[in-house]
Amino acid sequence: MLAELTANAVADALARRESAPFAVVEAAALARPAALDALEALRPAAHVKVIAEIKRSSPSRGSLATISDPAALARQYELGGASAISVLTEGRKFGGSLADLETVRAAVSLPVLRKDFIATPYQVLEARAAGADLVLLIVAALDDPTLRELHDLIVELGMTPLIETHSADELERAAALGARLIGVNARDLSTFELDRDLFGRLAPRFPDGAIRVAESAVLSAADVAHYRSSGADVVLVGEALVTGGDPIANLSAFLAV
Ligand SMILES: O=P(O)(O)OC[C@@H](O)[C@@H](O)c1c[nH]c2ccccc12
Repeated sequence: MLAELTANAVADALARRESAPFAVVEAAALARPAALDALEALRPAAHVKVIAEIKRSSPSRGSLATISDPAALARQYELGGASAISVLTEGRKFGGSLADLETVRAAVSLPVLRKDFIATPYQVLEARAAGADLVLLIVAALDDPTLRELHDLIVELGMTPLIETHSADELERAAALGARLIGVNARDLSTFELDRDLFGRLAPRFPDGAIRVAESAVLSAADVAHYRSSGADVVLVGEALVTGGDPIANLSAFLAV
């Protein structure tokens, strides 16, 4: 499934390239004001930090929420105390778009993450052109030379890579990049199975100084507490915030952990 999601995302980017050629998107990327400092925003603190996600649907959970006004939701996340906002830009299975990212960028002053299946430099340029400050790279979807190339391009453009892992081996590959911001996704993107304890098992293996992000499967404040006590500096929350009623109240409960 991960290979298919990635192949589709690359095909969709190739189609966009017909009307927005590489050089045009590159120029737009370079014309953007400097990216926000996400490492500063997500720096480990006495309290857990939250990356709040704008997510309409997913292949594993189906349709979650309509979200007709992503800017309004992003503003609520900001008011509720999120430290960064993740915007799913994958269209086929997650119902997102680069337009969502651009809208959210204009609505808040928090760092914004492009959450997608990135496998080409063009997609990284698109992210910056739309105003992204962070870009997700999924280790399981990329070979080492591609991972290195995309990581370095993200850094060169002044953005922060969030390197997603799902095993000790992938964590080592992330460490070898010199990654400063590393996530562990509780969900296996090939089988969609959840392992809520994976983060806790991998946390001791993070490289020194890296910010530790626990991704997925936070449904309650108790789940946040579980990740926090296993060593998470940051939790990335989607479903619970888009389906759980008042996002501001939910965020406050998560941040009170
Ligand atoms: O909705 P959840 O279980 O809170 O998960 C959010 C986020 O971790 C999840 O959307 C995610 C993590 N890594 C990804 C990679 C691609 C797409 C989606 C994801």
